[in-house]
Amino acid sequence: MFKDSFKYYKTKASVPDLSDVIDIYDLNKFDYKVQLFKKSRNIGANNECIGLIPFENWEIYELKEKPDLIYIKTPFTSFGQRYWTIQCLENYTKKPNKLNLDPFNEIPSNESWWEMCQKYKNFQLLKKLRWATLGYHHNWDTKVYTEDFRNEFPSDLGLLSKIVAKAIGYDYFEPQAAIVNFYHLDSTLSGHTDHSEINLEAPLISFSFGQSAIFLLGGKTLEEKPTPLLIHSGDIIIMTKEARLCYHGIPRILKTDNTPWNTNNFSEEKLANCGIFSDHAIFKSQNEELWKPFGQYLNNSRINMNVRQVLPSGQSSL
Ligand SMILES: O=C(O)CCC(=O)C(=O)O
Ligand SMILES: [Fe+2]
Repeated sequence: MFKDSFKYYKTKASVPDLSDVIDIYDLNKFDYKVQLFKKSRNIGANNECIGLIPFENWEIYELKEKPDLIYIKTPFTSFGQRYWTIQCLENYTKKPNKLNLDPFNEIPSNESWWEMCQKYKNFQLLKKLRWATLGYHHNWDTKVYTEDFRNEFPSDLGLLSKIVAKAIGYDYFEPQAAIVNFYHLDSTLSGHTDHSEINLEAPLISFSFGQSAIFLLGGKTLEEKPTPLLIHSGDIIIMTKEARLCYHGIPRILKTDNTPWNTNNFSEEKLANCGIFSDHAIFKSQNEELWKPFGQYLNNSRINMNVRQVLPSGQSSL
């Protein structure tokens, strides 16, 4: 059943009917499937300085059929969307983080992927990047985390993830591994479960920027028919409890006219001196030209960061 749905949305031969795809921006139509998540808590953090709107304005939902899937409707400011996009493209792709490109040896040790793409206008290399791993590296072949491949987890993404976890009741979430996925308009991610983490009670928090995607959430086996959801730029999906071990995948990226990363441009000026923005040249100088290559990337791509706790609470290594 999962594979049939996946194929249906993936096919380019015909335009799939999207009327069953739950769109959180069209709640009137989907209120029979989605309800407010009532257990959220204001944790009183200075959200703006980490790229989030004030907590009072967050809209947090759960699926009626699968209440362990939590959906936060775009809590990011446009500045925030820009910041996390820049981090994913320019910083998280630097060494020592691992990239799918590593075995090709195309990036000299004194350069980074983003620099190479920009300096030499290397669009082939730009399209070739599919993932980067942060913190504990997830070995895709063996599906195990090992202490040998562990980098420091980025402190900004750690803070963001803890704020989100706390807001839905997970006070002790420890971000220890993340996968940053880079999708183009023809990319897909097949159905899978994320079960390599020792700690499967901790939530898996997933942030998306850029083009939209159809996300399929299935059951614990591939026999169950999945629920399709539309994910927009800035949305957060959190897989908790039962949903944490369910099959999911991305059969299709959808081009969108909704570009929230452009809404205010650099009008959120007062933020340029606070928190994560304060020592970032792009925000300091408020130079639209510097943002341009990142915006161009987002126009045809989707970036997804998904953050996991690997270890049992209180344990510091494998
Ligand atoms: O891109 C997404 O939204 C999902 C990514 C995912 O499931 C994964 O990396 O395990
Ligand atoms: Fe996944």
